[in-house]
Amino acid sequence: MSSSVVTVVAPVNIAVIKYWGKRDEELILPLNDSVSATLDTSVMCAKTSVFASSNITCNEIWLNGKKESFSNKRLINCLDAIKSIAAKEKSVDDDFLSWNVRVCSVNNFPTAAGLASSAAGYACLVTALAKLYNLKSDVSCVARLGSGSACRSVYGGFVQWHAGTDPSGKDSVATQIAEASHWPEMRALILVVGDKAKKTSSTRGMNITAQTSELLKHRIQHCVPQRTTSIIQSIKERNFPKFAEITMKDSNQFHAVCMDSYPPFVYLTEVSHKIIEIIHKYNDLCGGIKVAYTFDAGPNACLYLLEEEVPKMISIIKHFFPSTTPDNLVTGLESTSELVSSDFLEKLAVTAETKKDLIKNVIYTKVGQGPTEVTDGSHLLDEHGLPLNNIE
Ligand SMILES: Nc1ncnc2c1ncn2[C@@H]1O[C@H](COP(=O)(O)OP(=O)(O)OP(=O)(O)O)[C@@H](O)[C@H]1O
Ligand SMILES: C[C@@](O)(CCOP(=O)(O)OP(=O)(O)O)CC(=O)O
Repeated sequence: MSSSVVTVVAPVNIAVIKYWGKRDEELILPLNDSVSATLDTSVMCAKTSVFASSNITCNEIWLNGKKESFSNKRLINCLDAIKSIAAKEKSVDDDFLSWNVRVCSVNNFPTAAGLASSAAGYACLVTALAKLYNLKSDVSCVARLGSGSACRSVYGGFVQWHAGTDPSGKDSVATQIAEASHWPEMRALILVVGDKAKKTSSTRGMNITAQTSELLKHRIQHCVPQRTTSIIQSIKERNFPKFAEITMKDSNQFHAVCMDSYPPFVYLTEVSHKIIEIIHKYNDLCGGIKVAYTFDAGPNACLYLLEEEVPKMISIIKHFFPSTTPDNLVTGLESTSELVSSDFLEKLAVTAETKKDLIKNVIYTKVGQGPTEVTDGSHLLDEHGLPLNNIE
């Protein structure tokens, strides 16, 4: 006896108020609220197929074309939590609950490189399993068990993850602030500076920070609560300068708490710092905030900006970070004309890099929907639950 294959695509999300530090490592409960925008799955996504059968002898997973061990505790916690909700809701019969599962997932962007692959990956897995087991409940708290930031990828648009206070984690859930269509001009440019796995994982980094940083205590008590309220208001009012200023300040403070940790660790590189310098000078020359940067646990920048600024920003990036293949630098955008005058570029007073390809790729995207089920039959597992397409 077998189920049919269920396939889901899920988005990444990039936080504007950062989650950094846990109050419970096992249940993945954060020390502070966080806020993010969910990005369009037509550009960056995880895709996951799941299948259950009485004929499978143990749970199996293939990730990005390779078989991986299912002994990963976070993976097991997610599957167990889904099964326990299914048992409570009586959404499937006991036989079905006793079957093992096969999972096959791919990300269409680098994994474990600070591009929120775990957020998209676990939101995708949990949504696919919730459909397989016919669940009705909110699953953001299950996605959270895979990776904290994954709970925000369960919703589209602008999302808040409430830290909650209950030790069980029942109030540590994500809710939508506004749908993607609420602010249709909002865009994101992801500047890929490095696509290699990072030295200090988010999980380890936030553990060191939570144990040692004095600045983190100040951040949690005196900065994040006010910033969260203000940024939610800026989203509701579509007030870009306010949204952008809070976003940049919060990114800077997150990287400051990494430096305030003992031992300290850094995610930003010289290229990241140069991007920061360019954005500040650009905003100054424009006479108002037009672009915001934010950096997660890696050197890659996510720029939030309104659609009208995109061609100018891309010209600027191409000017200061020369590429050996400038026509192929940007993914997701047809073409851009050089809209920035040489006079303007000179006034920015930034030295252009001579070394090429310091920015490897620019991903152009926008705010998008939450996870969706794939209905065109493009599954990653066949009808027996075996991986399709040359998977080892
Ligand atoms: N599609 C997926 N399905 C299931 N698990 C995934 C998937 N993609 C990534 N993961 C899990 O997430 C891990 C990577 O998480 P990690 O937090 O190190 O990187 P990241 O999410 O890319 O970066 P960051 O969270 O700092 O933005 C992988 O090793 C894997 O265990
Ligand atoms: C810097 C961040 O991207 C940290 C993300 O951390 P993770 O969600 O990857 O950490 P774990 O809960 O330990 O899996 C900020 C954010 O997304 O809010």
